[in-house]
Amino acid sequence: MTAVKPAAAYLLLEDGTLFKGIPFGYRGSSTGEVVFNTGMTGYQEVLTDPSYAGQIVTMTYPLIGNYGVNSGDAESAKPQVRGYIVREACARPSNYRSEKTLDHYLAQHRIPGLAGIDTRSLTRRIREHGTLRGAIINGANGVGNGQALNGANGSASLKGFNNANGRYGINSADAAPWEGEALAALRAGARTSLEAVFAEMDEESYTCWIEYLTAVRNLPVAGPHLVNSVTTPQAYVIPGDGCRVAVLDFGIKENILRMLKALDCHLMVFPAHTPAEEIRAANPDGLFLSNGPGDPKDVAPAIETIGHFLRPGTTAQPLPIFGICLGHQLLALAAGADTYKLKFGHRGANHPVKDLRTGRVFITSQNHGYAIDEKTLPAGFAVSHRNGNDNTVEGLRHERLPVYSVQYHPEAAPGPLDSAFLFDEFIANMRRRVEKVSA
Ligand SMILES: NC(=O)CC[C@H](N)C(=O)O
Repeated sequence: MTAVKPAAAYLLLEDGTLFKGIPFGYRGSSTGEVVFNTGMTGYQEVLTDPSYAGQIVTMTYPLIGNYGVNSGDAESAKPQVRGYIVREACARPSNYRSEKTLDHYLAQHRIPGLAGIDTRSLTRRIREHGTLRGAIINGANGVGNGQALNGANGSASLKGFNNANGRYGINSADAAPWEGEALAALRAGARTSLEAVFAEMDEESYTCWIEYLTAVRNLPVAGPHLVNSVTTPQAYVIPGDGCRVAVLDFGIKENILRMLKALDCHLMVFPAHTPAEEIRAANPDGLFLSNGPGDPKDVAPAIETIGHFLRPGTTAQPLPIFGICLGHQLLALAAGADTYKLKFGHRGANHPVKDLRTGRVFITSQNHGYAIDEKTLPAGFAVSHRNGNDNTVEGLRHERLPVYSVQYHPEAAPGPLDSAFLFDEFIANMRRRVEKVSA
């Protein structure tokens, strides 16, 4: 009897680092910006948060999947990540709510998973070098089946992936010509620089890996396609008896809608690129700006729309505005401020944030890679919150208008609900406006 060789999958980073691990979920290949999340739980909410579109997420907590996957904890209709990396993917979940394993769930939604790699080492690399582009490359069948390593929009093209069909080492279930000494070193250390592997391989394999690396390095990690891929294609209404909220959907998490709904709001949800006139025609009492993926500067039409509601004199009574995460960044851009990319971002469920008015510190849920450059904030706007770890801007407030936003996630999911009262303040602002308008 011949021994069955366990399938292998790889994570290749743009700096040439290669990790070898065990595939789970969908046995395919994909590319994305590799980011880490430090949450101990909440993997299902992380996977389904549309803000992660275009990204391969690695979890620093070593055991993921232990309470399974259920239909109640999703933050959108499907997992949104491009790939998922864990130290150990639990194969036998134990929880009364569990309906399936993480492996099954990711396979069902064609999201490649990679387990068995040293996620601490990967996270340290991201912290040292900043966020890195990467590819999950599936050894067993990802390449051989003609699956491209392309991004969602086919941006990084790679001919080797499509036509190799078993010719190159990692396409085949059999050992590659170079998968001898070089990979023995990889197996032992679980991680190596690609250069060490290059030294051992034949011409064809070398060419193939150079192609992978080139594709990874050329991968665009932002662009308007990200928000376009997760915003609602059409406006819709979630009826309620309370305040009429125009929600600009850049990839909204379900829990924001659930929380506004629980406060009786009548929710009018609009696609990301809805012009101001259309929103105004719906006669809202307030404007909510959602979270979402990518670089806020790529959502130009929304910046224009939000700016319209910020300019004085455009409405009898200024419209209360509340923004979360991407919504917070878009509000700042609309006000004339600038944003920049953080080295490796904030993603997790225990980020300390200080409210500068009270000095009180809240533990917050976060998921962002960009931040507001406070030097560029125009007159009228003040920084309301700061991150306890790196002092970056975590909240903005207008000095006169009922307009505020936070970089973190008061809706949690996953994470603590310490800041849920920010929704109540939005409701109070809208009620005050309704009274003034009807007076
Ligand atoms: N959660 C979000 O809305 C993220 C906002 C933005 N995409 C960022 O990474 O900074």
